Amino acid sequence: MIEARGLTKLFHDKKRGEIRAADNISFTLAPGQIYGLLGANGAGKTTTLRMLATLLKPTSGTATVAGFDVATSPDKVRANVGFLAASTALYGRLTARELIAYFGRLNGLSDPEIAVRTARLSAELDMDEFLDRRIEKFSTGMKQKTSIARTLIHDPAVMIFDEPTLGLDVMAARTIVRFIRDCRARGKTVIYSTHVMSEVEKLCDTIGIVHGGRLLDAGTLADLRARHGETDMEEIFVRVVTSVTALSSSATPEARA
Ligand SMILES: Nc1ncnc2c1ncn2[C@@H]1O[C@H](COP(=O)(O)OP(=O)(O)OP(=O)(O)O)[C@@H](O)[C@H]1O
Repeated sequence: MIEARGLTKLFHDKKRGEIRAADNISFTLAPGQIYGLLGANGAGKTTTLRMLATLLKPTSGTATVAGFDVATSPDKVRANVGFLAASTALYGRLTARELIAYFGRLNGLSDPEIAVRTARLSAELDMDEFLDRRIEKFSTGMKQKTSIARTLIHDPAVMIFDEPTLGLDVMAARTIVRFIRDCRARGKTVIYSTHVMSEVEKLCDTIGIVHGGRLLDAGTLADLRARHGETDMEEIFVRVVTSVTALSSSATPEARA
């Protein structure tokens, strides 16, 4: 359902020079599975997700999402994907229901379809209480739920979420985690980024540890625990990341070049 092969993205920055934001990322994700990209700030998570969602063109490498190539069939990919960006602008003057309906129409849904889907998403995301209120007065959690609902109004097979619980309180984060779990139960393919260790432990079928644009290690929680002889995800993460950092800083300049 998602297959990434050698996905690479280089940026050219005046001050920093060439930046390898994503470096040869490969993985396969089946339907009904949740993949968590775990990484610190600047690790390359957003860049990878944006390439999968067709918002960025890979410098090299390929990916297919829902059976379509991101480079040659971006429209088909977009029709089958819901992408939740880390910060989504919402129109404050609309109510949540109006905003969701607006995106439903953009996706070619009829008004009855929009009504059915909105009712379902609202129930699943605990939005009933504020569905008909204006977004401008919403809390961060209410805004995030609205963003998720508008992202998924067309019921896509693949969901790509960039830090969906960032900045949310425990209750709102729990609702979203439960929602993502329900999506998996309905056979959706979910890939999402986070730096919250406990969340990947609870939620993900596969965890990918990203650092410096590279996918350093990936596997089930059980795989990672066995491989690193450690049960705590935070410890595993730190070990994986520091072993690479130590390697690169101990290498001679020639070896690094
Ligand atoms: N448009 C761009 N131009 C130049 N550099 C960029 C651009 N977008 C991202 N980068 C750089 O690429 C690297 C990876 O960034 P990315 O946003 O993918 O990381 P991230 O893991 O999502 O981090 P965060 O958790 O902070 O969102 C960083 O060094 C970032 O500064």
